Amino acid sequence: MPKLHVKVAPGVGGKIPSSSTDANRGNKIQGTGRTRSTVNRIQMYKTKAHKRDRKGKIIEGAGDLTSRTPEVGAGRIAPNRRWFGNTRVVKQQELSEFRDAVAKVSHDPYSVLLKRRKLPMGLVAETDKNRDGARLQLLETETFEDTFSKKKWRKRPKLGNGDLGELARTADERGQHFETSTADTRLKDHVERDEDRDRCFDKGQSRRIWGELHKVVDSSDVLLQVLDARDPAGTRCEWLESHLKKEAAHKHLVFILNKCDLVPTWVTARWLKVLSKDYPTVALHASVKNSFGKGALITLLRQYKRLHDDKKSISCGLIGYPNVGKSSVINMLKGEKVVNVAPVPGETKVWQYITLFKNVFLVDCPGIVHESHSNSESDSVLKGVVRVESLKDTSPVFVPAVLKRVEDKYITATYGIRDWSDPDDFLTKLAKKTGKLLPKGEPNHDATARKVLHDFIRGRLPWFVTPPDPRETENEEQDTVEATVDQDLSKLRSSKQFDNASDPSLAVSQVSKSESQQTLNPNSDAADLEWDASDEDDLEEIS
Ligand SMILES: Nc1nc2c(ncn2[C@@H]2O[C@H](COP(=O)(O)OP(=O)(O)OP(=O)(O)O)[C@@H](O)[C@H]2O)c(=O)[nH]1
Repeated sequence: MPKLHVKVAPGVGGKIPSSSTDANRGNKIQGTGRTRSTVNRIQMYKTKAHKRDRKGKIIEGAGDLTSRTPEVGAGRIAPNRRWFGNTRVVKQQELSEFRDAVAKVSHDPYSVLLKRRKLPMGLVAETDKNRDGARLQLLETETFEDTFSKKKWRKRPKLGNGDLGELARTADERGQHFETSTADTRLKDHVERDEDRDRCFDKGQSRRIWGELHKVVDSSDVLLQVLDARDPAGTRCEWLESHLKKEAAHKHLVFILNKCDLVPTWVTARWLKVLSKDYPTVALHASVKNSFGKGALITLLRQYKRLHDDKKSISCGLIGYPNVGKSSVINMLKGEKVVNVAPVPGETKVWQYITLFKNVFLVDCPGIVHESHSNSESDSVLKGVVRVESLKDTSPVFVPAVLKRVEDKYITATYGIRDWSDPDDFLTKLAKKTGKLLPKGEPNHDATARKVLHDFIRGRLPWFVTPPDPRETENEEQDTVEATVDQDLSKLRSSKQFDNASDPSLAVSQVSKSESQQTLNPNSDAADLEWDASDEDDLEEIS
């Protein structure tokens, strides 16, 4: 039988000590993993702060409590992370995996992060702060060893400023930068910059309107940004989107592509594809009697309510450019006229609350235009931001812009005139045809131009901004919907055809479900099933 050689650690009497807290066990014996210094430290913590005799009387230590007893040695208490509340130690790798996972989810418009308060979101947000330069990016510029280990070489923290004078200068510069970037001063600069510009072109930019917008944003859980299907990119407020991402990431943003009855099917379908990459998008024709997309929108709102089950009710704010149809969307959802609608911008003056269901409220907002949009005068008029009646002069720029956007064949189809040489000739011919004449039979160019502008804004003259081709950016398969490129625009105004105008399924994409995530799907049947029984009336109304 082979002899067993046992290597004995230097212990008392040459034996292997049995206790793992015996300092004589030597370094890292037989898988215990405790070094001599660790064992010594643990035993140090065992030293009690004070000793008591059999009767419980303190006889050693705690000199402050019993001044008559001698102070012998100081007791130590082992540190415990439970002192700091509900904490957990995570490794660097775990943290970066968590950051990546949460960043991925929070950038996906179809995933909703629930129970944010239970997740250490600060750890994710920290990276963004770093990016802004608000914090020093220590670990991005130096290695962990150089920064924190025992071998760290840097003795003083990097303050970014050498002396007090430099600090004061930096603070001054930052203060000036802040002032110039606030909305009020931007508006002031804007007016000062362009004093000749008529004030009517600054509609939707006043402090009062922006105050109303912030009230709506603050009080809403879901924000419905209404876009005009004829020019979605031109009526989109990107500033507000980035503001929401930064300041209120927990609020949900949804695009509503309204007035899709005024554009061909393929245009709606393409815009849906383009916009739904950024946010859930629903195509809509906001009309009380003859609507399109109402069911999809209501289902989506229900899903948001389900996500916020902890709340009694949710509020959905309607925001967007003036005259895009925010109030019309509310009337459509309610199925009756509850708020004023007008074919002129600025009809909604203040925010207003409307009850959609007992636990879903709608908030109407006046139309807003962000100063960064830098609309030219003709842009403002053609987007319907400015009331045509308030224009001092109509013909010089606006009518040529209309003639540029609308194809000749549609102008001929609408007005029955053809072969005009220039905008003036066009106005003369139209004035004669419609009987808009001044004394002595002179054609009234001003009145005719106003009529053309009204027709353009209200959708009588068909036009749209061509959407970007999704195939240009990503090699997508041939889309069958696009075979209808040459569809006759005039036919599309009949609502029957527009029942197929857009495929609401384009407005969603599937994502995997997990504990803290849920999928949004406007067409989800499950959402209907889980809806309150008390809402059955609404269901009937939708069907
Ligand atoms: N063809 C068509 N017209 C629409 C649609 N939705 C709204 N409109 C018209 O657009 C005009 C403006 O609608 P409003 O609902 O008052 O627009 P708003 O965004 O509330 O306007 P502000 O009060 O300026 O903010 C009205 O004449 C509506 O009839 C739509 O889906 N199709």
